[in-house]
Amino acid sequence: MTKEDAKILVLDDDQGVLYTAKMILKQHFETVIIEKDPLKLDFLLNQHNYDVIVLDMNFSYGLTSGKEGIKLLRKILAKDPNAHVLMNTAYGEIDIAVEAMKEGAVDFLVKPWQKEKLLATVQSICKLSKTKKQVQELKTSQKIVVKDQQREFEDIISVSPTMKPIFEAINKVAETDANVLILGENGTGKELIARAIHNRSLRADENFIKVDLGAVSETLFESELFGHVKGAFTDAREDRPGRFEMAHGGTLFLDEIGNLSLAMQAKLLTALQFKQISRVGSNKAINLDTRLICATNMPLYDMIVESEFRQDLLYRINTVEIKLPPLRDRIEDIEPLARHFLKMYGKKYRKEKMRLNDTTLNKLKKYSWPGNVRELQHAIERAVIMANSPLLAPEDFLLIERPTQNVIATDNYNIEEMEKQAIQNAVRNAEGNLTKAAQTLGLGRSTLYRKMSKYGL
Ligand SMILES: Nc1ncnc2c1ncn2[C@@H]1O[C@H](COP(=O)(O)OP(=O)(O)OP(=O)(O)O)[C@@H](O)[C@H]1O
Repeated sequence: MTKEDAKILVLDDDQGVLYTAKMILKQHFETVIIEKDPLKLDFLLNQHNYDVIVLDMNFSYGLTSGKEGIKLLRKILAKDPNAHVLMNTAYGEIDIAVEAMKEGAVDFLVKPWQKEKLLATVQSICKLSKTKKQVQELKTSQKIVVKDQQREFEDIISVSPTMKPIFEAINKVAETDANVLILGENGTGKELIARAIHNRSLRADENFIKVDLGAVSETLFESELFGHVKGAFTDAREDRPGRFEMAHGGTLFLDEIGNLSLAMQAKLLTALQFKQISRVGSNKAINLDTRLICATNMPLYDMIVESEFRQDLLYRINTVEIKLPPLRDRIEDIEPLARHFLKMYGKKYRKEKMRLNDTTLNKLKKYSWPGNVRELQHAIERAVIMANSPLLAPEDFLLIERPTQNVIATDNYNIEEMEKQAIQNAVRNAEGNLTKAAQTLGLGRSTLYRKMSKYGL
């Protein structure tokens, strides 16, 4: 008979009760721990996350008030409000048992119990405990998925012939389960392409889960990707699925894969090789069924030569490789993209009549867009907000080519000139994202606007 993967704790001062309970329960459950001494409770709670705790009402000899049981129950629930406690009461203690239920116990048994009754009650509480855990995990996944779906915009705009092979590749690869690596500078649309592949795939009805590996620290990497069980480390207050599990049946998008340290690369490679993971703190293997799409703006092939990226990991992730050209190499896309963003932000800011004339479009086409489509998007958003007339003029666009040097001249002591240069540098470094630039400068967004218009930027 296969045993249920569950941990049961029985706390009772009657050695006979403990032995009988153990004998019955151990035939059905993987782990059954019995304890006579209530002082060991803290230690036991720190050791495991129990599915069911069977707790006696009275411990000191002769005491039948049930107060000790209630005190211990409170202690358990203070530590884990989701704990499932089954009270073990003697005949005649029903009132106390009812009080325990009010305090948060899930059920009670009256001693002496029948073997079948004990087993059936523990089994049904165990089932309840597991269902609740699953619901909790689903809620966590759902929160992340919903956050992921709340995006402004999903269409891919392009008329450039350089993008044609990319659309062909998307269509060919979408229906397969092949791992895809998307290369390209920041803001070229790598995530958009990853979503397009997922949406056209057989997994479209399942989750698309994104992980920004550039933002995941070395210490959190495993728990973020593989999940953890309660108690695996200090902050692990409950069982949590990792992103791999959340993407089960769907697609996992690992952004900024070039930012992974060699140690993290090794852990990821092991998971991909064995198509299995286990949550931190558990050695139970979980099979993976996820389609993997990775992206980076880093030169992975150069990094292999420099021993900064593992070749074997590259071969696992790049079954199909898609290279997105920078916006400056597809000038034909600038106009349709600009019009698209104009429509989008015109609607958002209730300025639907906004237009672009040829002189303005020419300025946009001549600029090199180091921040690519994202920079164009922010430039249009800013222009829509700031423009005084519905016809956007070239002056409505703050486009500063990247200078050869990026430092404030040290021989310039004019405070206003220094401020102007600091603003220019911050806006450039933030690739036109004014919220980010304002944060870097330590200014509010509206103060930044005021200063920019003062300096004619
Ligand atoms: N061809 C396109 N059509 C419409 N919008 C686009 C296009 N390409 C990119 N965008 C928009 O530009 C922004 C940046 O795109 P995305 O986040 O996909 O780029 P990325 O290459 O993943 O950036 P990063 O490397 O910084 O993560 C997004 O708002 C996206 O919707």
